[in-house]
Amino acid sequence: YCTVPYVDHSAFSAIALLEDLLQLITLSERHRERRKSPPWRPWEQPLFSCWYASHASWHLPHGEADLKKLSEKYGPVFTLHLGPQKVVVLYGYDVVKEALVDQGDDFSGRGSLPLLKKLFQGTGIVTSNGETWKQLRRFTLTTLRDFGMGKKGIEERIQEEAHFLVERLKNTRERPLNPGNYLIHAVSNIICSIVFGDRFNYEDKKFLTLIDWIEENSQLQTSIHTQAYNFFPTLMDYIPGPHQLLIKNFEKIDKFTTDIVLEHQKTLDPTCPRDFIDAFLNKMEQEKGNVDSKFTIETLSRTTLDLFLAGTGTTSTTLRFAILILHKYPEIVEKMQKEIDSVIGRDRSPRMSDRSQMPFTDAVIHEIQRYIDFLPINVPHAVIRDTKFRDYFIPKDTMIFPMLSSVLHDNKEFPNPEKFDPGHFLNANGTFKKSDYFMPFSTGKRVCAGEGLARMEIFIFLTSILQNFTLKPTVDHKDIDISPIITSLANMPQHYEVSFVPR
Ligand code: HEM
Repeated sequence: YCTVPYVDHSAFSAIALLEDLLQLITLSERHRERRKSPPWRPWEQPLFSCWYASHASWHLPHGEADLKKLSEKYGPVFTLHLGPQKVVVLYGYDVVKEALVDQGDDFSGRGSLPLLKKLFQGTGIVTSNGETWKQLRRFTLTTLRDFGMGKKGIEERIQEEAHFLVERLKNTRERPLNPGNYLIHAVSNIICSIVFGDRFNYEDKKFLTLIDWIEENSQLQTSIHTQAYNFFPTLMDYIPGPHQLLIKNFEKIDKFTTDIVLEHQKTLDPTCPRDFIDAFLNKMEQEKGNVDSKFTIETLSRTTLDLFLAGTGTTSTTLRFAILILHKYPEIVEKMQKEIDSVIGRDRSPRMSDRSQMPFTDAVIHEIQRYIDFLPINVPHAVIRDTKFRDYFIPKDTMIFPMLSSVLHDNKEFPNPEKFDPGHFLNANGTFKKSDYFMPFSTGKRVCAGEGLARMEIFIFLTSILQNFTLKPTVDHKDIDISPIITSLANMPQHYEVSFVPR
């Protein structure tokens, strides 16, 4: 085993490896069978394809491992086996709300998929549990709010970045391009300003390399190797492949943020905190004598990394999807532009207070987030104690998938849910229709800590783009495929190119 790169010897366990091998044999058998059925596509063997589903331990026949079908058969609460681990799936608005809101405390734990565990190590805000999570979450929410209302408000920072983005798109001179990197650079700079104290220039080599790693990782997460990691972590640690590159890239991103933390430590002026990192360093100092304090350099580095990653990939992918969807529907873009022209005009930057007067644009943005269903299984949760839920007993630490997908695609709340239709969020008289089922940021105690920021970014970036450009496709509108590419955790947009034609 020593010859295989990236081997972590301490993680080696003969039993775990044997288990992995047995699982692999089962998986390959199942894949062989699936290949016989015609509509098989490589990315359609996500997480679920090799799961044994059980409700009172029943094993399901092959080909039925589709969660919607399983919920129809077994009801809204059922158990799956993810490798040796049991997962309770919550399917539908009622059970998701009951668990995350009504029994919010019981379900507030973070479940850990092997890949998430390997990468995030459970020490930052996203993957931690217990007292560490409570302290980090409280501090993060307060500090994000403080910096949002600081001397340069977040809204103003986003407007400024949107201006840079528009200038950059103008310079493309209508050349067809994949806007992915442009959007990541702009979005990432917002969270960089909050966490690191400054934005990066779009030509900055260090920044470009960093974004390349993030971008490469978002591609690598679609690979079957990466998905297999969640089933056979021990085995996959020994096998070369794209997942190893993903792990290596992640370590480089981690080093990048840790170096910035160390630099801040050297240059800190406690009387004048520049950003999130400085505020955290001050908090560490305040809590020095407190043995229960969870504010350490390690939790700081990891929380910084979490905010940077959570704040970059999610929002930029949503915007990339938005441009993909909008350039398929020119009539929708036209209607949005009419609203933009009448409420904002062409000469000033969009701001959040415009949104309430722009019901159609607001509905389109909601529909984009509903339709793309970015994190279909949510980020896994766990129960923090033995829990009674409806008629079921769920033992402490059981992993929970509160399926956001089942809420966002509920066919009573959103008739014809697989269709992109802004009418899902419009009343008959054209006013905006609110829905409790709009849950792309989840709900309850672990609801996305960056929801407000993300919504502000999506609105301002998107309206700024449409205020300045019309989107010209490179293929016929009807050939533009807006269906998501499914990966283990996130739905990703298809590759596309588009021209930004100045208005
Ligand atoms: C469109 C953009 C975004 C979407 C769809 C999204 C969605 C989510 C979801 C579904 C969760 C898991 C909630 C749960 O466990 O129940 C989450 C957690 C989180 N998000 Fe976001 N997010 C977005 C943008 C952001 C941004 C911009 C930030 C930056 C501050 C951010 C920071 C976080 C953090 C720190 C958590 C972990 C919260 C915790 O575990 O307590 N997110 N997000």
